[in-house]
Amino acid sequence: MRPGCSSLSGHSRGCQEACSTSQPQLSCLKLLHRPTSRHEHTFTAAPIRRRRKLCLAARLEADKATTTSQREVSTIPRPKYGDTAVAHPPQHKEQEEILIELRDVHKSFGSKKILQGVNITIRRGEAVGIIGGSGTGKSTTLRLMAGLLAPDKGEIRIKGQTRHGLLADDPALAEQLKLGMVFQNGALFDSLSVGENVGFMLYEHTRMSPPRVQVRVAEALASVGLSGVERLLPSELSGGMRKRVALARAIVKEDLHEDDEQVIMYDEPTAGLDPVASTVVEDLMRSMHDSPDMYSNGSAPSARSGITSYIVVTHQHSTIRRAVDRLIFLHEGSVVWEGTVEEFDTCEVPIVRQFASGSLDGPIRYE
Ligand SMILES: Nc1ncnc2c1ncn2[C@@H]1O[C@H](COP(=O)(O)OP(=O)(O)OP(=O)(O)O)[C@@H](O)[C@H]1O
Repeated sequence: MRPGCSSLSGHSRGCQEACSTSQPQLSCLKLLHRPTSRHEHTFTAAPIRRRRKLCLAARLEADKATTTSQREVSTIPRPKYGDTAVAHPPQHKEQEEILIELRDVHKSFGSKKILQGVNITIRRGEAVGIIGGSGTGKSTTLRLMAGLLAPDKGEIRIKGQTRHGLLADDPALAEQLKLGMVFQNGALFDSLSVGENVGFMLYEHTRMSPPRVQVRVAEALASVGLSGVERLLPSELSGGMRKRVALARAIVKEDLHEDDEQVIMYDEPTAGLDPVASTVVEDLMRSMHDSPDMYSNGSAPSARSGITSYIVVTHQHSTIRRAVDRLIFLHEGSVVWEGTVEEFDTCEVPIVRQFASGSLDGPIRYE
């Protein structure tokens, strides 16, 4: 965990950007969704909660010293699939259907221009895939959407309102649309148990009682088919199970209100998994989104996922087929193609054909 990124000290603007660009962590993104006042409340919670926080903080410090694994963050979204109108929204959809919009977004790292005028629209109910060659800025685009990075130029609009800077710079706007992210590698806090990993944000940044958090954690784990593993350490799980724990961490939350909406962003959620484990994760992504009641044990309505839309960066064809409806193709800093998965299979655009076939001949070049 980076200095200054501790939940006890809160997140500075610089911290968020640094965390998001190097070692994304569980605490970062979710914290962005909490108004400052709530953080302050957290720190005045009952002594038993403080003891638990201190215990977690100490263990995380030890974790920082002993692990180099990436941290993962959780958060976000809810709409319906299998509905053609939702899956392929017509051009004339009302403006209020737009949840996230990137307008002429530019982003450079030093002298390296990564994004040079990206325009993307994410609508309510969509499952969108971002594809493209390695290093074209897909993850960067995801982090810009999530508010973990700020654009150099251009505009990011959330439900029609411009977000200035990072997500944490605009807590009121952050409350309008919850954003969650699952980073690559399913990075978990190695020194914490599975239950503590999944419940981390609720323990650290809400006033929920520990027993209530445990209920939420159990529900989230049940929703990804991992009931009863709370006491295990991440090191005792397989890679696929760790990915599913990361998903559970992304979706665990406080009680939702009826009109709460969330958007979850997945960065390479099936990378490194065998085909069957990939299918499990892809179907989970889909079902958590499709189902108004997230938890498989059919618990109370307050436990529904609230996932409105999701965006997934992937190279995996299985993920494209099973978990995505619309694709966005990034190349050399901008969107060069958009279409449905069906169109992806049939269109003759050379760059799309090259990506689909894996051919060495075409516009995508590697030095
Ligand atoms: N924080 C950063 N500082 C400097 N360069 C960065 C940073 N983040 C990303 N980059 C660079 O920006 C470019 C795009 O990175 P990004 O991770 O967005 O690409 P990608 O399309 O997701 O790649 P891949 O498919 O290989 O994961 C890369 O050249 C990367 O080195």
